[in-house]
Amino acid sequence: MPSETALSPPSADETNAPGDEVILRARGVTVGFGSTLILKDLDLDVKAREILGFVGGSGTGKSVLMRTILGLTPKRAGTIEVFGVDLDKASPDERQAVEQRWGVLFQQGALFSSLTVRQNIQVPMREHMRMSQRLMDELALLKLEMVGLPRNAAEKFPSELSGGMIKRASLARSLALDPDLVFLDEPTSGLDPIGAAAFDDLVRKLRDTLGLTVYMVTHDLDSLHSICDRVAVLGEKKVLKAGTVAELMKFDNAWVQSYFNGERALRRV
Ligand SMILES: Nc1ncnc2c1ncn2[C@@H]1O[C@H](COP(=O)(O)OP(=O)(O)OP(=O)(O)O)[C@@H](O)[C@H]1O
Repeated sequence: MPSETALSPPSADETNAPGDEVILRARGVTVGFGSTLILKDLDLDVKAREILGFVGGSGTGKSVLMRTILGLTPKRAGTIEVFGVDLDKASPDERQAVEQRWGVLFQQGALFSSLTVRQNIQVPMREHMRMSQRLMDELALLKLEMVGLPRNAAEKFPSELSGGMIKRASLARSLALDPDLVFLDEPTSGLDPIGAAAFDDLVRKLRDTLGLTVYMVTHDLDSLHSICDRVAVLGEKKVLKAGTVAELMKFDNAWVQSYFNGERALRRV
């Protein structure tokens, strides 16, 4: 199990507590493929420094929404504002400035298999910054330390890492440009419960220490209960409800009820 020396002990810094400022605002977002609509008139707010869990049945469009926000999937209608910038109206420079302030951990990690961990972490640095190799090497080691990976992981290839280490290396890459907002697509899937809990702990520490805002697509009930400030539920092509887990547990919707109060949820207790 990798150590997490750099960020401990966790400090719940008041200044990094979730605020009310909305840093991602989606309104009326509609996305479809051919004749099939996946998202219709979807609204969502993500608040500064919160850990927002994003849940929904399989195939409801969680990844599609994340890809749409990132500009990788086109939408048919609606607006998406990030850091106050309407991404459809942004100039290329404005868009680039927004992209430098977010980091992404895709499902399965999506590291380049032909690059070492160090080189993977440096991909966003090369894309967006002009830095000397020496500085990039120092920064890559710093990011590794932040996610609790040993220095010797830097020269390893993804195929030489465990599942948990791949997630951490991917997280390190998503932190390469010191983002304010990170998107995590099912970060704990495939990890055993102890590895998943350690990863959750790390995400919370990063939020507390760096003041990150975290948008996390997840199926992991433990993550929702242990680290998410709010949870948004996707269903019927839109966000059905966003609120605390306690609020959702009282929300009168069949899927939400079976998810939060069903047999699997009760097994947690
Ligand atoms: N490029 C695409 N072309 C056509 N259909 C697509 C495309 N991308 C996604 N879809 C469809 O959109 C729907 C939503 O997919 P998405 O991957 O967002 O689901 P999800 O909620 O993330 O599911 P899971 O929890 O299983 O990962 C699915 O029916 C999928 O087949």
